[in-house]
Amino acid sequence: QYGYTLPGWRKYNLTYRIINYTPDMARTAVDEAIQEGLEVWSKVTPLQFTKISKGIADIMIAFRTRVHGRCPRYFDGPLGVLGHAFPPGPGLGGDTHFDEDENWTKDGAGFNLFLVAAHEFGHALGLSHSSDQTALMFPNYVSLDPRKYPLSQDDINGIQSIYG
Ligand SMILES: O=C1CC=C(NS(=O)(=O)c2ccc(-c3ccccc3)cc2)CC1=O
Ligand SMILES: [Ca+2]
Ligand SMILES: [Zn+2]
Repeated sequence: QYGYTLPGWRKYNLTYRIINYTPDMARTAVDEAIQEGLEVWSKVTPLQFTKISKGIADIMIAFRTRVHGRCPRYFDGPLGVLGHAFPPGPGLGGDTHFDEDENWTKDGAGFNLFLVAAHEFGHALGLSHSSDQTALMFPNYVSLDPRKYPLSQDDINGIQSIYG
């Protein structure tokens, strides 16, 4: 290594922790949506995700509103921005926040947590936005059928260029 920084994580086994839960959904439904959102990416890379329930995880997940904690990005109330995630790195790197002012669901109503989570985790793994409108990393929320395979070839090319 010549000290250059890879755009992604330097390890394949990442930990995640769900700090708090949205009241919009059952806890088990939140756990499932998050786990599936991560599986979308681990299915096409050597990445493994391990859920921990205390301490500091690589990917700290929380539902927050407006100005929150020491996070440099803020939420904007209902609609607008739905979530944000920080690119790989120490501390805030990889952390993913969802805007609690949205109506989070596991089906087609409100905003589908699994879909938004899969998109945000793309950022947490080092991906930026895609111009391919069928891509999960497309900048605008499209309520894809969450059970269809949400990754487009563009997403797969992107993630495999980092962790392939
Ligand atoms: O870095 C940013 C800045 C703004 C964002 N806008 S968003 O939170 O409203 C958002 C937009 C699209 C998606 C999405 C796109 C494709 C499929 C599923 C979700 C998720 C969140 C999302 C984001 O990750
Ligand atoms: Ca919002
Ligand atoms: Zn935040």
